[in-house]
Amino acid sequence: MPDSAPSPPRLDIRDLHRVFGGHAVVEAATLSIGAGECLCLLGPSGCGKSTTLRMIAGVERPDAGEVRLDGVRVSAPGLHVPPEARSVGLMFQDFALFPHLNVARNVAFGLDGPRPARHARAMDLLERVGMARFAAAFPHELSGGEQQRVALARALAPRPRLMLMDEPFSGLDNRLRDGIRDQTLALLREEGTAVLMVTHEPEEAMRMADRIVLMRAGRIVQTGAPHEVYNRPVDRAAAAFFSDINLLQGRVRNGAVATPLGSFAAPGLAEGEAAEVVSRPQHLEIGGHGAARGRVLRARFLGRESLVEFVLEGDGPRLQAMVPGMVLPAPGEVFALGLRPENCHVFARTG
Ligand SMILES: Nc1ncnc2c1ncn2[C@@H]1O[C@H](COP(=O)(O)OP(=O)(O)OP(=O)(O)O)[C@@H](O)[C@H]1O
Repeated sequence: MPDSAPSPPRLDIRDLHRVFGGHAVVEAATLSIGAGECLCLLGPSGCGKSTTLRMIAGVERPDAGEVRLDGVRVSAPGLHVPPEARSVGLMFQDFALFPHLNVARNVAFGLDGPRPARHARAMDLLERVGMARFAAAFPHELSGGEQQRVALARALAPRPRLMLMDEPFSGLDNRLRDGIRDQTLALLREEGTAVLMVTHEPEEAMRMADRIVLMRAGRIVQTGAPHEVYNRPVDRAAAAFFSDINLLQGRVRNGAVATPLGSFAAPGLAEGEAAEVVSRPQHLEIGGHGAARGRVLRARFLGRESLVEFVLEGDGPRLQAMVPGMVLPAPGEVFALGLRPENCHVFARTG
């Protein structure tokens, strides 16, 4: 192979299918991850994320499709490389350290080679997760966050090509979680490990992922960098998965949908088609030269921000605005409301 030939992706899955009890829980899943890249599989509970991960790990057999690691097939019709031969690290919420082994031995457990080398690798990783001083401790003597850091060191010790993580931080409290997430990501990058992480929390995916793969009802509906998936949702449900949304409805006339907040271009929609204009609460503009007037129904102070609920005058739809925390209008106050076209997404009406 010439030197310039691009190396294959670390992980490449093509058209993976899995059926349980006659019901397809994963359909045509296709994605790839490069070395050092972190990809988050994001979607609501039951959409097939864990099943996808388990097929990649090799603990679940696909009904159809292929899994390749560094270009080598590990799963295909008639081929099943067992999980332990895939060089894949696993981290789950219930990561279960071995209770009868101390921290250093837990981390060294899966390593081959002479004992001093195994111990050195274990200590190096414990150092890097800030847990070296606990090397002789037993798991029950550690807090949840400390155990999670040991679990990370253990998963990374054999230098897996790919790390598969299923909601690995959901057992930790919020403040601890942010720090451990960042530390985990930094360490995975240092090691050049590709990461596939399953989560149902958009904020976690945005924080961790280089790319997000959004799944719904067994299918991948959108893949892209966090800002792309957030700012250019493929449909209303994809938009609504990341935040509350405001919805304005109308029909397409001359290529646009007229709403109380202005007219919005509807490319790709047919003349006369029922359409909906989707936007996020932080993009509803209050005051100024807004096109419509809204009466405050209620306002809730949330700390950094406040959420203000309006009803458009003339018995129009209800709309939400997310505004800086200090702004807290009183119920009954009336404001001009505006919405910029660049902050809106126009789709054919659903449901
Ligand atoms: N071994 C199994 N036998 C039968 N059905 C299963 C099995 N494993 C998963 N399922 C079903 O497949 C669907 C997808 O499950 P999966 O665990 O992949 O979803 P998920 O997106 O990871 O959800 P969660 O976030 O709740 O873990 C669910 O309806 C689940 O009940």
